[in-house]
Amino acid sequence: MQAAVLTNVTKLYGRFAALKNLSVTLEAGAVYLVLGENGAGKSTLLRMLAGLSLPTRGGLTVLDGPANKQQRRVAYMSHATMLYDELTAMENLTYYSGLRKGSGECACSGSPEMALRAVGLDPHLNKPVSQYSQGMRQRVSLARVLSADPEMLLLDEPFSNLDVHSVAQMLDLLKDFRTWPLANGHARTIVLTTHQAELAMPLADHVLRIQAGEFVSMEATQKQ
Ligand SMILES: Nc1ncnc2c1ncn2[C@@H]1O[C@H](COP(=O)(O)OP(=O)(O)OP(=O)(O)O)[C@@H](O)[C@H]1O
Repeated sequence: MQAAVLTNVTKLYGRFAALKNLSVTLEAGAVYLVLGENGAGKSTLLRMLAGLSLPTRGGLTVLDGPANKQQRRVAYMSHATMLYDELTAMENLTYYSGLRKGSGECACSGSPEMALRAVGLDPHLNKPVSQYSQGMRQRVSLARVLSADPEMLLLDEPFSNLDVHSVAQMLDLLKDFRTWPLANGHARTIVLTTHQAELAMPLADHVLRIQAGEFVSMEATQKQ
């Protein structure tokens, strides 16, 4: 099964092409590291896979369907942590999990409490996230996407603001995440971007390089 298929995808912002005729296939169950310089189009690609932005031209399927219809199977962690400052970590996660349940489409096996413990945070910490350090907010944000129990996890710069020890913990957690069984029996896919490629390399199965919106290469990492 394919996690995503892009066929000649172009994304225009006005007359500016953030992605140009990009054709790539992402296999289900693999970890893809997307590399490219600032402005290469990495976030644009992730936002499309998340169904938050549509291609201007070209074909895109995610988990064998239209990207904007797969949002309950896909979780996206952007640069911005997307947390409500005045709520605690647990309240934030409970709120988001309520939104998913409200849609009647929740397939989550992870609870907010389990997700917070998994990222090394105390679910009972009675402090609004505005008082958390940037690194802690990043963990809450990761817990938020993990508790959605996604088949495809999209992480945009997940290591920014984390110290080396926290990065190692996050990598271990993502390695575990790959093995968590899904109710539909499918394998989980991770797509992540980072400017710290050396940190993510041990987790990655494939490296996709893009430059100025164009495909450069797709290579399997050494461990394959
Ligand atoms: N909403 C938008 N409107 C106009 N231009 C945009 C918009 N979003 C992105 N761009 C432009 O598209 C290009 C690709 O942006 P994108 O954020 O995808 O790059 P990136 O590879 O993620 O960069 P970075 O590593 O700096 O985050 C950039 O030149 C950016 O300025």
